[in-house]
Amino acid sequence: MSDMSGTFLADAGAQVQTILVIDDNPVNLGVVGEHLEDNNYNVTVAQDGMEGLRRAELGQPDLILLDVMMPGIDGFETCRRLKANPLTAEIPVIFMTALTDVHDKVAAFQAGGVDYISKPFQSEELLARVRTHLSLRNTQRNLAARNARLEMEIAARHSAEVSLKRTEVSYRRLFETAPDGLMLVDAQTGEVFDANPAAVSMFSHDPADVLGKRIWELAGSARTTFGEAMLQESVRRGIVKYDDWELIAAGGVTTHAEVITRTYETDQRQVVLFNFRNINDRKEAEARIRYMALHDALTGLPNRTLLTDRLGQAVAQARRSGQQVAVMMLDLDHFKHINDSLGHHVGDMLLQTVADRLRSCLRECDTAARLGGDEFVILLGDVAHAGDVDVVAGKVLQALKGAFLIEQHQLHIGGSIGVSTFPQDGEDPAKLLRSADTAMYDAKGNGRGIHRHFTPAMNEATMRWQELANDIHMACVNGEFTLYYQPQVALDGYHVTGVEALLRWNHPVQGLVLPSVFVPLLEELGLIVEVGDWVLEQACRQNVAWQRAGHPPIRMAVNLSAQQFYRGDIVKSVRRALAVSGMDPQWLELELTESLTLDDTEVTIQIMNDLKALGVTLSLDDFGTGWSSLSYLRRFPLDRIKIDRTFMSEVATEPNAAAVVQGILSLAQNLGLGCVAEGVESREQLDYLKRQICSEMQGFLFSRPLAAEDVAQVLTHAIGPRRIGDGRSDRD
Ligand SMILES: Nc1nc2c(ncn2[C@@H]2O[C@H](COP(=O)(O)O[C@H]3[C@@H](O)[C@H](n4cnc5c(=O)[nH]c(N)nc54)O[C@@H]3COP(=O)(O)O)[C@@H](O)[C@H]2O)c(=O)[nH]1
Repeated sequence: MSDMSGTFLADAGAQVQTILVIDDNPVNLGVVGEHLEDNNYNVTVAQDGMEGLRRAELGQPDLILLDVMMPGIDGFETCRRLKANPLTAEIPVIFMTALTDVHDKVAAFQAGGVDYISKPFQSEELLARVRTHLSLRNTQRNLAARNARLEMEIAARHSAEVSLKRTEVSYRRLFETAPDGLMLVDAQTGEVFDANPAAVSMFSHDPADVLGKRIWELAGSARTTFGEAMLQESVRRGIVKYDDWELIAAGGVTTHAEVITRTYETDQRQVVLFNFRNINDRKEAEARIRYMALHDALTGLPNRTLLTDRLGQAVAQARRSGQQVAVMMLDLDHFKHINDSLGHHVGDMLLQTVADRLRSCLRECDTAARLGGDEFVILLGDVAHAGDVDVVAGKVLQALKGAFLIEQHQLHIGGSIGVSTFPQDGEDPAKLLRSADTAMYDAKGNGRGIHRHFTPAMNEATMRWQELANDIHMACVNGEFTLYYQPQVALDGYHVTGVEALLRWNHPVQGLVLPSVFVPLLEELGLIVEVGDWVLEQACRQNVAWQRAGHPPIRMAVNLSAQQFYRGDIVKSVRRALAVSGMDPQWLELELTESLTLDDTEVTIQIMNDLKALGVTLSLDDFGTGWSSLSYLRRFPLDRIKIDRTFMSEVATEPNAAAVVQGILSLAQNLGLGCVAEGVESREQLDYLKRQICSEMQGFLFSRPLAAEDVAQVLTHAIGPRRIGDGRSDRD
């Protein structure tokens, strides 16, 4: 014992219990404390009630031995206060009393004591009572702890049940509202015993049509059949995925579904969960992508890929049936002009309308495809007679002849068609397309607006064309171009009023090549603007040279191609040619072909006005061959028209041609336009013209196109019909 108010340090074993002894008598404290410590109890002491209360609250002893008679608050009051304090209420209190009055003992119990020991102590009695109450206290504690545990367990179980119920509700809600169709099927019987609304809607409006049915009975309304064997397969493999089931609900609504089946065990049975995922959007996107991959976006026609595929199939079929397949390659004439002058928007609309017209010419089994630009292909699958192809080609060309009305523009195009036939012109799609392409170029080179069947000889022409294409690049570099000049003569007196500059190519091997061969090539290769600028400059320089040599000034007519007009900056080119040559603009005449001016637009008129503002004159070439000549004459700021030589060739023999020429001449006169008759070759034609009101003519009767140095001779003297072939002409 360290001091009277301290702690008796007893055996510090793990199970040692603590007893608080409250007594004002130090002797009692010492005796009781020593006795208890000897019996392995921890002992704390307090010498009055108040101190005892503090120690009890702080130390939480297992038992309190409390003297009754103490100064300050007595034992009864101390006990009452201990019981009133929740922190100390459960600590058993044994009174130590010398009192023998039974009332005091009753008072002790009433105050909350559990027992009493009479003084003087019998040590065995003290220990027996202490042990008994400690054991009771332990039992009480254990019971309390067990009760608390039980209560906690009950509470935990209750909350688990609640949360299980909540989870079930949540799962049900998830099941009901899942966007995927979910269906529970008995693995043994195939019976559908549960299905969410999404699953039901894939088969029917009414759940009764689904629940209780066998899964394969439902599958009867799906295009994909699901049988008993498949159910067993799903059970055997656990998880099975089906990529695309086509389900048809009542009312015919089709759902494409990706289906996953999962098999699992429940308490009562083996269940197959069917998960139907609606993949309609994905299927639509796939279909759209497939369509886009196989069709031309602008016209909706099959593209090259689809055409090649269909052509391959048609060839395979024809090989079996012994029939023919025809491929028509169609290229639009003048499309580039329209695209350049009116813009891509109008060009696109024109191509769409062409596609519509092609569709209207063909049977269901035929294919019209667009390869790109203005290139179309028509595939005739089963051709019984060779003549059928000509009929279709004629129909297509006829359909393209009618005017196209696109955004207030009346447009005229035509087409050139090349035809190849399986098996004679090619055994496979690639060869057939190549042959048709070759034939199409032949059609273009032979006047356009026609169709040509492929012949092996065309390959040679194509090869020549290829060679020329290679050579013409060198021609630009090596300066192999030259100009010839064909005089234009006044009918009155036969003096030369002007010359038309005509381009020639001095090919190093082939000699002089005519423009009808290479100008389309220059246009095709995009070189015409560059070469045209050279022609303009050269023609102007030559005109100035003749004048400087003392010849009277004459008109210099220069041909312009559509590409020069629309793609290049023709106004700038003309201004430059005039500037570098020093030529007076009044002597320069620009010849526009009627096909060039078919784009009757503000753009065309503006360019013409800008050219006129430079001081040059404008003439309309090949007049009478176009589509709307009269409207051109009214709207365009022209100075002259040139009557196409096709009319002149027939004027002496064909009354109709003579009437047309007469009409054109009086029209020109009424509009105040000059007139040149082209292609005058015979005296009959000349005599006819003399009877008309035509002022000038041009043709082989007077002169072929001449080299520049030979023109000088005819400039000083009037030339007449007798001079045919005089001088060094382009045909020499
Ligand atoms: N863009 C450019 N085009 C040009 C240029 N140079 C010529 N051309 C065009 O090429 C086409 C063919 O021209 P060409 O072979 O020179 O033929 C011209 C004459 O030789 C021919 N002609 C003249 N008189 C007669 C005749 O009595 N009979 C007959 N059969 N042919 C004759 O006509 C051509 C001139 O015609 P045109 O131009 O319509 O006045 C031709 O379309 C040229 O335009 C060039 O530099 N740029």
